[in-house]
Order: sequence, then structure tokens, then C-alpha cells
Amino acid sequence: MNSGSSSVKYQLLDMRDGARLAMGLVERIGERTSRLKHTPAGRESRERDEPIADHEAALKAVARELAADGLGLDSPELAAIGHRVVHGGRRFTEPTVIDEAVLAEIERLIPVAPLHNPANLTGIRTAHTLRPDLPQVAVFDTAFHTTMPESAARYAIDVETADAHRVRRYGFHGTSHAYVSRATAELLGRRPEDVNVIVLHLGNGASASAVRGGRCVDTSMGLTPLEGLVMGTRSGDMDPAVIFHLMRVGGMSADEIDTLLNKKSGLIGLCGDNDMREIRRRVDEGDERAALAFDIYIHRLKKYIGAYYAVLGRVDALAFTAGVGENASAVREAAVAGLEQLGLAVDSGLNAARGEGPRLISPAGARVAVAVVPTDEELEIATQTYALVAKNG
Ligand SMILES: Nc1ncnc2c1ncn2[C@@H]1O[C@H](COP(=O)(O)OP(=O)(O)O)[C@@H](O)[C@H]1O
Ligand SMILES: CC(=O)OP(=O)(O)O
Ligand SMILES: [Mg+2]
Repeated sequence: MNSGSSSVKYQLLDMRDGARLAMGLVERIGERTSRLKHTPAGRESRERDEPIADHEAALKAVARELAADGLGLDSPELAAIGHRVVHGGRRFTEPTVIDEAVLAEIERLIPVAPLHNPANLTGIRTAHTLRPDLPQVAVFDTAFHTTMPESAARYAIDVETADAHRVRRYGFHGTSHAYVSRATAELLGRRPEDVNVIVLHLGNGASASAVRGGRCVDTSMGLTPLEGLVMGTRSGDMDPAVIFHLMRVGGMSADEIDTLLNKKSGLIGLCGDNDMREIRRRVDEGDERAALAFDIYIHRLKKYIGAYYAVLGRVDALAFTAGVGENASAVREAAVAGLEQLGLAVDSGLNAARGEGPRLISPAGARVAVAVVPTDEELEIATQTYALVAKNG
């Protein structure tokens, strides 16, 4: 289960061979026009528009769809349910079997992941009600980033204050960064230990990571998923003094600024749209606001590519993933344009071609491989969940 702020993605997997039995997506939870798309393996997808009020209703709708295919949650073959949990703080560095103490810790972390941890908790509680006998396992977005050195994880603020309030950089999308950096090494035919990769996870939320020999050494999100890249609705990096200015001069409250920066900024704040498909359509029609939003998005992305190049010293591959990274060829082309001196370039034919699995888009013989590597957070969650459950007997 991958419960996001307004969506649930899910897969049912046979872990004997990794076969996907069913997958699906519930979108726009809490809005009037929620949509559920359910795809049983080897059969037609079913799409349904129906109001789905919250993550509890979403999970129940998913259970209903699975049952309709004879894959109901009541199956005795179901071994465990794995859940994405966005914020695990410093305590959770590994997948963890969920009990009351774990639930309490995820709840305690809500203030630093207000869009995500509540949805994750609802997903876990609903799944537990449906199958109280099964192990429920939490796989944390923050876990992969716990290898970051202090030089990358600490903010340069007073140490006592920071420690008293657990203020540091945790990083997110770790399940995706882990999976994609490994899949990129595989695409190059090399061991993860031997390659340095920059991963750009560009979804609605977006983050970059620098991965040296399979271990994360830096990532763009921080205490919360607000820092770093320009996102669909989040600002990413800015001078923190913007907040004091908006409070003192703009008369805004902390909550109002929180909503502004998390929900009304980024691409949607800049041009009124957060979907890259729509933005590209407008750019192609000559819309100047959309073009400026696109340029700001790309400028930030380029800065992170350069920064992580410097952090790693040697880069073997740059991998694009998630909704924007996997689909928006214009973003990939613009992000590496002008970086030939760094050995980075895309072949426009390869970049424009549609494809399914991981694929190279850099020209033959390029010093740095540029790749599109589809993420699969659900498979990674299932793999980690199954390994833990199998180990525990
Ligand atoms: N064909 C496409 N072309 C360009 N952008 C796309 C395309 N499909 C999806 N996207 C972008 O991907 C985003 C969703 O990415 P996804 O990784 O599913 O995000 P999240 O997990 O944060 O919900 C959309 O908001 C849209 O901007
Ligand atoms: C952590 C985060 O930003 O997740 P998402 O991209 O699913 O919103
Ligand atoms: Mg996502």
C-alpha cells in the first residue's frame, strides 16, 4: 500500500516469483470526483468515478475490487500487508512490523509530515481492521537516507536548539531512490557498490538524491518534504526569511504560510497548473506564465544536478523517475541541456521514444549514462516486507 496525501497506489504480488496479481490507483481522495483504476493481471482495467471521502473509504474500495477478482483480502495465502510510511524520523532505519508503539511514533511525527503520515496511519488502521491476524509492515521513505553524513543531514543552526526539537534533514521518497539507484546499476550491468548515481524522482512531490556505491550521501528534501526542488504545489528551496517577512509585513499566520508553501506554491502557484502535461501544452501554445514556471522548475533541477555532481565527484549515471521523470521528455532534455562539459547529454531520438522498462537516453559512448528508470515503490515495499516476514518466520 502506497498511501499518498490524496491518492492510494497498491499492488498485490506473489512473492515466490514477484508476479503482479493486481495493481491500482485511487486518485483525488476527498474530492467530489475521486477515481479508482483497478487492473487485474492479464485482464482489462476497470475505472470507476465515485466519491471516496478518505483513505479508509479508499482502502475498503480497493478490498472490494480485489474480492471481485477472487483475490480478496480474506485469502489464507495473504502473508502480510506492507505500507509506505513517509516520515520515520531517526528511529526507523529498517522496515518494521507495526505494533501500538510503532503507530504512536508515526503519529508523533505528524507535525513534520502533515500531508502524509495521517493518510499512512489511516491506511494501516483500516488494513488492520480488515485483517487483524496479518503482520502489517511499515516501510519508511526516510530509511534510505539515514546513511547521509552529518555534513549533509545537519542544518547550520544552533546545535542545542536543533537537537532539542529533532530539527535535521531526513529526506523522503527513499524507497524510490533505493529501488531506482539499484535498477540503474543493473541497467549498466554493474554492481550497485561500484556506481555513483544521481536520482531525480520527479512526481507531484519531487526530490533528488546523490547515491554513492548504493548508499545515499545527500538528498534534496529536509525536515519535511518541502525543501529542495520546485514541485507540483510546493515551493522547494527559498530564503527562510520569506516566512518572517510574510508574517511581519504580510500579516499571515504560520498555518497560512504552511498552506501557501505546501499547497499553493510550486508549479500551481507559478502558473495555475501542477500537471506537467498541461504545462507543456500551454508552453507549446505560447503561454508565458507556463513557460516561466517551466523555466523555474528546470533551473532548480539543474542546480541540484550540478550540486550532486560536486558532492559525488564522479557520476556514472543520472536517472529520471516518477510521473514527470518517466514521461516528460521535454523536462529531461531541458534539465541536461548545456551540461556537455560534465559529460551529460541526451540523444533526442532515444529521449523522445516511448518505452516500458529502464532505458538509456544518452548518446552511445557518453561519459555519464542518462537513463529513464521507472520506479516501483510498491514492489520495493513488498520485497522489503516479505523479507522481514520470512525472517521472522
Ligand atoms: N505523460 C505525462 N507527461 C508529463 N507529465 C506527466 C505525464 N504523466 C504524469 N505526469 C506528471 O506526473 C505527476 C504524477 O507523478 P507521480 O509520480 O504519480 O506523483 P505522486 O506519486 O507524487 O502522486 C503528474 O502530476 C504530472 O505532472
Ligand atoms: C514525500 C512526498 O513528497 O511524497 P509524494 O511525492 O507522494 O507527495
Ligand atoms: Mg509518489
